[in-house]
Amino acid sequence: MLSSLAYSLAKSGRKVLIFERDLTPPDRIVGELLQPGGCMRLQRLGLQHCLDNIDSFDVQGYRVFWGSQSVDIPYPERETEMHWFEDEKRSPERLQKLEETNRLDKRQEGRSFHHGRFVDSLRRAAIAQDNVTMIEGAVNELLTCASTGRTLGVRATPRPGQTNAGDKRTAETFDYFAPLTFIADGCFSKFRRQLLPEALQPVVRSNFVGLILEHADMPSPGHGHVILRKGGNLRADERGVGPVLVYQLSKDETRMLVDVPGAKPPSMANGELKEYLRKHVTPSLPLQLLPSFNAALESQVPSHRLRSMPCSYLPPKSQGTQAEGAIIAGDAMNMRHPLTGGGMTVALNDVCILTELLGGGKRVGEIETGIDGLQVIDLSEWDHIRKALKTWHWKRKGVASVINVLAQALYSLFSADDASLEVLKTGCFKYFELGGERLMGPVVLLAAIAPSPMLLVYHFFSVAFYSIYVLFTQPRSLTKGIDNAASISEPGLLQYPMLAVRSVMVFAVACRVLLPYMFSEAILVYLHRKTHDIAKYCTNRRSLTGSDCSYICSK
Ligand SMILES: Cc1cc2nc3c(=O)[nH]c(=O)nc-3n(C[C@H](O)[C@H](O)[C@H](O)COP(=O)(O)OP(=O)(O)OC[C@H]3O[C@@H](n4cnc5c(N)ncnc54)[C@H](O)[C@@H]3O)c2cc1C
Repeated sequence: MLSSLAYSLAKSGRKVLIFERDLTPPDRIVGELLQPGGCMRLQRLGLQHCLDNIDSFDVQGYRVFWGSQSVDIPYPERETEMHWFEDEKRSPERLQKLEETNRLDKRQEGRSFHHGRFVDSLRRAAIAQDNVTMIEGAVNELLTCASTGRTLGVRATPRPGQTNAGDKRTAETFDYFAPLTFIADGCFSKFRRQLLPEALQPVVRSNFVGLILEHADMPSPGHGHVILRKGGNLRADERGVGPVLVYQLSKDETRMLVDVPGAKPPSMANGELKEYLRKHVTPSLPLQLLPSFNAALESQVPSHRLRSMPCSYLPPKSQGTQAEGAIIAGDAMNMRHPLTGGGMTVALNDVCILTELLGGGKRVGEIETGIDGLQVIDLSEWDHIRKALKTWHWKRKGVASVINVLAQALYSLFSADDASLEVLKTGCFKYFELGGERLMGPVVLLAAIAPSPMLLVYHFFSVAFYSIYVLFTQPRSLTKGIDNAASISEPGLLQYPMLAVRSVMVFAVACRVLLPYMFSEAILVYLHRKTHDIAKYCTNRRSLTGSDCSYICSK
């Protein structure tokens, strides 16, 4: 996130100093698939060239596998983007450009790549700006004013030979001062507690274990594969695996991420993890993937070793009142389950909004910066920043909260560990099978093409009701998983009261899955505010033009 923010702030006229602990391209199992909504954000920032020459791979959608069945979920046509920029100024040039792109290429695309190559490309774009200085070194602490508590800058240890500027405190440590400090130090943030003392701790529900498959025979090339566990409930002593993601990183290499429920995965050192994967992943995998999966488990290539990362949820927190002089962003401030690959899209969306609100007045890509168009914000005036932060907090929700809630709710369904969730998982799969709007609605949310909290709520509860319908009409497919359905008889009349009780439980579980996240993301407050804003906008617009504004009202 930091490089894209440094780039856009610099383009808008700010002078930026950026610290990065290690400037070698990171070798991690995170951030390898950028949703179409993220690609659009990159384009808005003028950074789309960072996806070129990194051996990235076009992603045209998903295929969800469940037992012997699968359903394709293609990304929608490009026109959908027209309705996307809900909160933003839609300039005639942008609409014209979109129309031109539509004529050339009809379908939205995401991109997958080696995370390190993409990050390196973003860093190079940032460093190429005259007013960006990038220093390789670790930030050790924040410098604060003793009387006001305001953050004044950072104390950092540059790698030897990096700089000879600054106040020398010890042999290698320097103090750096700035009117405004951004902290985006990732999921294991060291400064989160200090800047957001009231924020909740991240909750880890599972870990993703990453493998690299070489020359994998992909069942649906150009698509992300989501593989759901076969069968119904597990025994209490059986841990099982959650969903498995598979997507190509380049022509030869394919990433597999296996979700292992629980706060800690089995030990890698004593070989438990390998055995665990062999036992639990093999039965769910499409046969085509088995040879490359087995080879990956035995791979001796150091960069292909098994690795794991926690999948955390951290709701966002409004800023501006607690700590002055600093802004915390990226995973350090807000995280969601990586199942839907939405983290970088949220980060890029944040960069767009922050650039617009805090920018130095020059246009960046397609973004006009400064609160009122080209008005420059004085970064040393905290009152201005506080207002901008409040706006950011609410404005980002349209995208961030939808992605966050969707990721958490889908994860609950796809990792179903009780009978009611299993019913919802089946219902969800069958809902996708219906196609049309039932497929396009969820995918525009997932791809962050048309994120809308109302659309999310609508499709989530549609899935819940459809699951109940399936429970009554096709109970075979729900009792023991789709592949064992034939062995179960249809319910007799006497079983209907039982099904009615189960359907109430299913609905209650659906509410339990969605509502806590809706509350922690304050989506209802957001919707209330938005309705208020739209009503105000409509009234103003009517009085100005006398025309109807059905497009905006219909949002
Ligand atoms: C398993 C997994 C898979 C994921 N897959 C996807 C995906 O496919 N698509 C997607 O969009 N998102 C994905 N995400 C989420 C995505 O990786 C994050 O949302 C994104 O990387 C957040 O960016 P960030 O800049 O906040 O943090 P990071 O990318 O973690 O960057 C933080 C940077 O800060 C530096 N740093 C930390 N501390 C210091 C310090 N003290 N001094 C100097 N530098 C420091 C680090 O070196 C690092 O470079 C995934 C997450 C996980 C856990």
